[in-house]
Amino acid sequence: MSLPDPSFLLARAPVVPVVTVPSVAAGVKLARALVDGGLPLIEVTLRTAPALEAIAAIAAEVPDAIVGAGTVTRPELVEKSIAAGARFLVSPGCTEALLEAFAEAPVPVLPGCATASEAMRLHAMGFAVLKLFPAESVGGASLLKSLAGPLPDLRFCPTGGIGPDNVGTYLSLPNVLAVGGSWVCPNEAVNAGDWDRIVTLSKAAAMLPRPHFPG
Ligand SMILES: O=C(O)C(=O)C[C@H](O)[C@H](O)COP(=O)(O)O
Repeated sequence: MSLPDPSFLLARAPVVPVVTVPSVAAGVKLARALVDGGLPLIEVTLRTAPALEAIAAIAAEVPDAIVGAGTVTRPELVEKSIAAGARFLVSPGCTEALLEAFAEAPVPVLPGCATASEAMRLHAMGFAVLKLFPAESVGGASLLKSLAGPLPDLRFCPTGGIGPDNVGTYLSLPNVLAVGGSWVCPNEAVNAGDWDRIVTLSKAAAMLPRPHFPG
């Protein structure tokens, strides 16, 4: 049986904002700003206490958002995230137990990898769209170019160290569907409630071209 395909989700926007929510209320306002700016996919990292509740609130109150869970590092978080309303799951890396849970998940998953071996193993399990993390630290666009030859069927959502200065290079690569990043929702803007700034940053990100995007 094939696994749910994340490509359809990633088709919706070139950038997946990686957000860390200080509160449920801020998470909802942040989601509204990102959607208003044209970025409907939102990865809420499970790094803060209100994250799961924020996912539920965004799912209920921001109908145009497609909210997912990030920092899914343990198998029990798969079920909890989906129960909260997450429509996709993202991990920075993988363990055996996490992969077993991902393989059963009814929503698209972007499992994290950092090397050719990890990518090959994930592909053998049926995952064809992977998060490359931490993208800039493990070789960035140069690594992705090198992987395209021997691993032509894999597609990536690189994340980690991507910002306005290098995002264009990533999005120009044929094996990159979209990128993840926190630069569109800086902590200082979230903490200051500067939603206008987040709308502005999102608009710029939403307009980035993806020259090789399929269809
Ligand atoms: O929390 C996770 O699951 C992660 O994998 C980490 C995030 O993807 C990065 O923190 C985003 O990277 P920056 O855009 O450089 O801030």
